[in-house]
Amino acid sequence: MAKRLDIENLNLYYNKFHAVQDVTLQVHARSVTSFIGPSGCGKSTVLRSLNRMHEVVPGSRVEGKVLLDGENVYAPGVDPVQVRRTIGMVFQKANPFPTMSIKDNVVAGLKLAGDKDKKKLDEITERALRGANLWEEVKDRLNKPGGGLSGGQQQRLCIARATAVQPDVLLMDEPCSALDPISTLAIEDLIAELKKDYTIVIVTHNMQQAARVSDQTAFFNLPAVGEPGQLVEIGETGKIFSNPSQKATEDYISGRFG
Ligand SMILES: Nc1ncnc2c1ncn2[C@@H]1O[C@H](COP(=O)(O)OP(=O)(O)OP(=O)(O)O)[C@@H](O)[C@H]1O
Repeated sequence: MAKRLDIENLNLYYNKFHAVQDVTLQVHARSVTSFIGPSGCGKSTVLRSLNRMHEVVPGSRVEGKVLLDGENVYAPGVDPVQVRRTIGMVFQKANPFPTMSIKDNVVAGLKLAGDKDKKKLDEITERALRGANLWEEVKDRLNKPGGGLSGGQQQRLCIARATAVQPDVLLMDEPCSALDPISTLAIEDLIAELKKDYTIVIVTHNMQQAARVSDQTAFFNLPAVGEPGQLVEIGETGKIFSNPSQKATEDYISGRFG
């Protein structure tokens, strides 16, 4: 269940390109942390490094530590597949398996891990879909393809798929950017409910969204073109938006750049 993350001196590279420099921050258990900042400052790169997705890019490199309740996910011998199961991810564009049924989408991760118990899979399907506020809308068509749902429903299906394996942390990379305002609000409401059980980190371009959903906000910036992105400051969301410590944060949230 929900665990804390301690990110220590994280440096991230794509081949020789130093994308993110020396990030140290804490993500509290059962809370929502937003990453905000201008395009290219490394928000998604940091997010993907938290569950070892950064290293799937050929030539990429990670220095530093990501501690999940004190255990470094980059320690020798740690299985990245297990890390990704423990730290789940929801992407910008809903990506259900389009021809697979709604139910099979939800339990895809469990089936992949060899789970075959139909009763258990049915129970998990219902629990995950209820948890994603989707059950009532799909309970009569669980065997229909996931690709037949609306964009907002597909994103909630992806959240159900991510939670079905009971991760400790949920990473969300701009989960609402492809959605209409009503679907966006549905996801935001869902995030507020999910944080009772999960530790959530969300990348968002929408500052109102960061202000609405998150407990703490981290502002990243690029000191200059070609230089690595840096964490400028992290703090309680109300403070970051009303009284940030750094001028760059104030300039960004007041719309002076970015
Ligand atoms: N697969 C990749 N290969 C090489 N460079 C990459 C790759 N992905 C990202 N980058 C570079 O790393 C830097 C950080 O990118 P990243 O996508 O993390 O930024 P971001 O803050 O999430 O941006 P945005 O808000 O536009 O999504 C950018 O300079 C980007 O061009």
